[in-house]
Amino acid sequence: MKATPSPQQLKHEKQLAAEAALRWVRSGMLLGLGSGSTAALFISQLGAAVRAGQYQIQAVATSLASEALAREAGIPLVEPRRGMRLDLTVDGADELNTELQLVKGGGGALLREKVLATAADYLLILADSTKLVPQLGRFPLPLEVVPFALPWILDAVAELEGKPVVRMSRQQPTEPARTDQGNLLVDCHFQSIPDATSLARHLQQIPGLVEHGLFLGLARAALVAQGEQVLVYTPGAEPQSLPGFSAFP
Ligand SMILES: O=C(CO)[C@H](O)[C@H](O)COP(=O)(O)O
Repeated sequence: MKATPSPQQLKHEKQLAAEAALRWVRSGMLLGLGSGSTAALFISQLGAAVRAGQYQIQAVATSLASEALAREAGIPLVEPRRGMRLDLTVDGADELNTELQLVKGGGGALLREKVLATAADYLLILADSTKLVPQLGRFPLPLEVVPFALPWILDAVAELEGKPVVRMSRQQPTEPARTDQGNLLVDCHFQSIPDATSLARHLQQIPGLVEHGLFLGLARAALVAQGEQVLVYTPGAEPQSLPGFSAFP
């Protein structure tokens, strides 16, 4: 059995993936900035490169937390506007498979993450070695839900056989967690998701469910760090080592 990487090894892998992602960035790009610890490492490296004059870029962030990080890092931010297309969104994931189907939302930012994943011509995912799984579902699937609809959504998820748990706030453990939009989060324990497309279709039909954390057909590439190596996964292809990869945006 493969040994579980230590927290230091995981941080190192995230750092390697974040560093590698800079190869996808070009001056003049409008970028989407993801959320979570891996995306935060990317934001700080991108900020350093921007401050060093290496790139002139603009960005939109997927969460208030990432917006604050980007501002601190010196990355120019713009507001969403009509007709806006992003050249590249760089984000983390809670789980991914080799088809680049993703589970996201462990940090609660899934709604804006999906908006910026969909608005981008190229979604690049950064992952440490623990995130790549043979089948999705070990990580509980997050949902963002309108508070009024919560009881019916819990019933509907239970019918789909995903044990629903309302996420609680880390700061105030007796209060439910709130998203940047003021909505609630429900984590659904499916254990395994053999057919993500069918599950997504069912979830989309539940009224009051604002967004689910299945990201299907959106990622163009994933950088998965394993030890000292970074492998580039693209849907339906064998992984390639980074030095040989040429299909940048
Ligand atoms: O979806 C997300 C936040 O909503 C993150 O991308 C996901 O939780 C991964 O986080 P980390 O990079 O900290 O492991």
